[in-house]
Amino acid sequence: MNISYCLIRGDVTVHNSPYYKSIKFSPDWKDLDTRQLPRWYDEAKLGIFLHWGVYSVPGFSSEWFWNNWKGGDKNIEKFMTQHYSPGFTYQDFAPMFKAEFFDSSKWTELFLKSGARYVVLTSKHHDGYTLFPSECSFSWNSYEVGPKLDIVGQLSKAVREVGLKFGVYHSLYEWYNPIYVEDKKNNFSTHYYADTKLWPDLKQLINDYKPSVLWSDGDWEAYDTYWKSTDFIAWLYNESPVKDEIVVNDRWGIGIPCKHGDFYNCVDRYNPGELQKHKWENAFTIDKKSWGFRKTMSLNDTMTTREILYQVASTVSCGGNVLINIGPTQEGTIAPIFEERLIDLGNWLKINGEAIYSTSPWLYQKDSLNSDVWYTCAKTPYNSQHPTAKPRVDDDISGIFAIFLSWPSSSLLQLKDVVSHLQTGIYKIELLGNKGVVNWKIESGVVNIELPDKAAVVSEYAWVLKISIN
Ligand SMILES: C[C@@H]1O[C@@H](Oc2ccc([N+](=O)[O-])cc2)[C@@H](O)[C@H](O)[C@@H]1O
Repeated sequence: MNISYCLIRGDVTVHNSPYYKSIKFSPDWKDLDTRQLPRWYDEAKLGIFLHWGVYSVPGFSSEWFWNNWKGGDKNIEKFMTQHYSPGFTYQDFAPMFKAEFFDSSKWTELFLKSGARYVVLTSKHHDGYTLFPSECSFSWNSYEVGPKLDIVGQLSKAVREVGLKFGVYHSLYEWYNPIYVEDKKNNFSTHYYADTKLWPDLKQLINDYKPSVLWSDGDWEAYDTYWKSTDFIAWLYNESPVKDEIVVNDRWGIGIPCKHGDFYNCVDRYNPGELQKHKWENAFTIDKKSWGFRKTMSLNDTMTTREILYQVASTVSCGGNVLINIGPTQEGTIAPIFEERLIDLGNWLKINGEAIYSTSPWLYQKDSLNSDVWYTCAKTPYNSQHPTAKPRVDDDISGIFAIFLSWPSSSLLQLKDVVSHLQTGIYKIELLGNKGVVNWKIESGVVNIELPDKAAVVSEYAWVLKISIN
């Protein structure tokens, strides 16, 4: 019997379809867009984003420190004249980036506790400094200057050892790379930088570290034709050692974001609040003012656990993944406030993860009566013989989840959108983490759900009702 509706969109299907093996993608968006999203990514739902590099040393302003400084930011100028000798350059911060307490297994222990399923590290930000021994970044990489470590190498290994997926952030442009600046001066009619720096770096990253995510950024000054994005992605999908596994985002040149890529980031903190046709990801940073570590960060600048859970619930409900950013310190430690937020999230997921991991958007996203309630549903087993392009709206599902972010007064929760899917005697409703079922009845088109006493409930910040067949 069809108990309800669970949307499974064509673009959120697995990769091992019988058609897949024979496909060679041609280097144009039309063809690249036909690729099916590797299943692991949709199922994972949550990732951790790490912004770490030379900018973590001043730990001031943001990861845009260098550019803001050169752009005449008065606060940075004052900071530099007060605390550093005249002539001190941004490059001079690099030897101070020692990462002396960096312990990849400590980090991965925390990532595991957070409940995230993938980790994305800045392999190179806009300053061009790489966290791996780039063959094209002489004396401007973490192996030669600063930590003297192949950080991408160490972290990728540690992350995989604990069973998580590893991905890299990579900035296409470099603010002050003379070869890039030259191409830019030529209105991008020359490709010196793209040919001699960008492509070799990207190939090295993919071949040596085999990342599962390539999170591209810094695309906005030039068209994809300058970056040769489609050639690169075709190589990734057709020939690279991660061709079945890799997912890429949408920052591949002017006009590309929100249009092409395995998943869309669109703008930072993108959270449209309604179901999207294409897989997307909501990337946000716990320190609301910076992606990189800021020494002046105060508690007020950080997202609360409840705010983070709001992002998780609303995003997953609308078909997105969540990528939560933290900036490690120059010493290689992770600030206890980030640690606490991530552990809170993980503890919440231990109880309520069933409503998040491997779920699908349901027929409704936000309840039309109670806007603090977001729905997800448990997926039907995926049929690899039938990768559908359109939503299937008649699948049997094993559960609908209603995630609510505020506890109702008098412990009576009212929902509207599940009414037509509930039949007395057939359905039960449980509050995840609490034994037994809760009582409910339908009155004038609304379900009234009697929650237990809040003091007796294990979860904090947000709660999940699971609706399933008795
Ligand atoms: C994750 C972030 O990505 C970029 O910032 C952006 C990029 C694109 C948009 N956008 O499209 O709105 C906004 C901020 C970077 O400049 C920033 O430092 C950080 O790494």
